[in-house]
Amino acid sequence: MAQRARWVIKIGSALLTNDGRGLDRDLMQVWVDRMVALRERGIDVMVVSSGAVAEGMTRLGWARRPDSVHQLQAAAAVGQMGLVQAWESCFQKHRLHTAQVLLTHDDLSDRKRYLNARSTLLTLLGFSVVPVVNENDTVVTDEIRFGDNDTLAALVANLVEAERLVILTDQDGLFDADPRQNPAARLIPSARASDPALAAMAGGGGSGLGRGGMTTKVRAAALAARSGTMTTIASGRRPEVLTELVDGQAPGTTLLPDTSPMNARKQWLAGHLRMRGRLILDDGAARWLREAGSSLLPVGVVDVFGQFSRGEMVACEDRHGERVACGLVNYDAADARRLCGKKSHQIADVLGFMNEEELIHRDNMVVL
Ligand SMILES: Nc1ncnc2c1ncn2[C@@H]1O[C@H](COP(=O)(O)OP(=O)(O)O)[C@@H](O)[C@H]1O
Ligand SMILES: N[C@@H](CCC(=O)OP(=O)(O)O)C(=O)O
Repeated sequence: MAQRARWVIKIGSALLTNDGRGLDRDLMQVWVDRMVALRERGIDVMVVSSGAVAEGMTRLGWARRPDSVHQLQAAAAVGQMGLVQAWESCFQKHRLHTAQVLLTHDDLSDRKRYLNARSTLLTLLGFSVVPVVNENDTVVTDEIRFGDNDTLAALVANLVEAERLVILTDQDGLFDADPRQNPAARLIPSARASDPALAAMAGGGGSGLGRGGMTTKVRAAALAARSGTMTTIASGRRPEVLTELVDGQAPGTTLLPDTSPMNARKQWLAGHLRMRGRLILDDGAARWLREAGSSLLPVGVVDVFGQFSRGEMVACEDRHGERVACGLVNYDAADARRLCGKKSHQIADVLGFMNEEELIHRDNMVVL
């Protein structure tokens, strides 16, 4: 079966909450209808939804965004309820479920939690569920002050190697100056995400409800480019924006990566030189890895050396000590030892739990 493409779609606060007047459910339904159409065309979608603070303020009857971090966190906790209810009921019209995923930047910088988040998101997509991601505002402080869902969306795009990150906002895209300040500003149709000139154009803050402005969007595009993801910044008020994108048109601003998603991943893995352990493969597994680039299953492993944790880099060697591949391992050294030679369906019986059926997934592996 052909692998489905993945798009991460980030929607900002001002857009989602009708400039702070409450969730714009009609517009949300328009996006959801278009997202469902993308799914039918072979693209899995993940939503990164801001708006918890803005919606919480509306529910609590606050006219002005508070400065106190704890009040912001309280507003976010109240507003998050409205956000997920609204997304769920829009997708329900298409008989699709959503899942609330609250992440912090720390979750994605810790290798083990990174793999856990990745597995959960991919498992949800496998069940045709649409993840709705937001920052876990209750436990973070800096992010809520600076508002950084653009960065979070880029990290999610890295996590699942998304083909595309779509940042929907209240402007038509990135202009060469802030169009709120300068009506003569011109739209930038496309650029390299790595172009240093973009930061200067993006200067200035956000709309007042959203926090990041264009600066965090441009930074997010550069971050997303690390996994080969292309970013589009476009207006969410353009009802057909997602359809136009999938049809190959280019509304808004397209920020291009320098490399493809798969190459980017392999480069990233190849840069991790510190091997924490070695897995010795039987002849069949060594051949499958070399010839087909397959995932490594426990049944093909005859011995395990070294001390490593889940998510660390290990080398795969054949029986003659020749290195075949390296990759991020799904089980720690003690568990990997217990799994040697076992079939994947036996993993839960042997360990009492199962993370993944592979010891190393092919997406997390470089064949040498
Ligand atoms: N060069 C620029 N091009 C477009 N918008 C800009 C630019 N510089 C600053 N902005 C401002 O960024 C705002 C969008 O950012 P923000 O309010 O954080 O949106 P969101 O809530 O969608 O993340 C726009 O309303 C605009 O005023
Ligand atoms: N987690 C916060 C995100 C704030 C934020 O980044 O806003 P935005 O700049 O509109 O994407 C919220 O839901 O309110």
